[in-house]
Amino acid sequence: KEKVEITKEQRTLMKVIVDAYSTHQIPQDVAKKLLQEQYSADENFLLLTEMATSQVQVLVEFTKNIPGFLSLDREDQIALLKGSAVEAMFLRSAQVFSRKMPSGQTEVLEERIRKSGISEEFIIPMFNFYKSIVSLHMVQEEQALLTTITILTPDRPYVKDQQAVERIQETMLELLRKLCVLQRPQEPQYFARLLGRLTELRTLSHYHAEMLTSWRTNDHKFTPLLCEIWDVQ
Ligand SMILES: COc1ccc(-c2nc3ccccc3n2[C@H](C(=O)NC2CCCCC2)C2CCCCC2)c(OC)c1
Repeated sequence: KEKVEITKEQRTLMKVIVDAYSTHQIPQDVAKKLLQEQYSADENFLLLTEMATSQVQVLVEFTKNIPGFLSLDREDQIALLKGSAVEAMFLRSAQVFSRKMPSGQTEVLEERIRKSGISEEFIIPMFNFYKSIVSLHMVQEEQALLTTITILTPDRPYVKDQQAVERIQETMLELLRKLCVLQRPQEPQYFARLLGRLTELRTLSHYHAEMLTSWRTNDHKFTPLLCEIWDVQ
């Protein structure tokens, strides 16, 4: 039986990442807003672009706290952020969706999202992903590390020094692996299941631009930051 233990430096690394992840949350909780009232497809599109814009800003702040990230080549830092922003946004949405809510509220939220203005064909893959995240019942350490591992994906477009990114990602993967073994001794495959979600996440993110352009609204307006980060307009 493998004797797994977290080293002192791994504990420090984890604290830095979890603190940064919980500090850099979305200011205005979108779930609360959506549960308050029903919005039109136009209002929902505006809400999405506002939430996504602030989430990108939050993502940049969070990434600056990942030990080693700021010592990467500057252009590679940008390439990693640009390459992971959509996946990080869907991961965050899934985590918002999987939050414990008073009974019945999750169904209301699900209904509001289904009727939000997003075109039918994307509802199934999106909720399949959300439900697969819900079923993992991740703790916040796992959520923070999974987002960190997503950001530190070496094979994003335009990354020059992939080895440097791989080295930091491997540190995070090893920490997450140990956490999973300690957290779920009865589920030896849990770590592999977590990483499997990142594959689903990448597939969902391929639909992203189409999900936006097919939104039932007359005016698909994006902020300058979103035009930078998303492949739209
Ligand atoms: C590109 O297409 C879509 C479709 C749906 C979503 C989505 N899934 C959600 C699950 C739980 C709660 C909110 C959710 N959202 C939108 C939103 O505001 N997402 C935020 C983005 C930044 C990080 C926090 C969540 C809602 C959907 C309902 C209409 C208003 C926007 C989405 O979030 C990427 C993207």
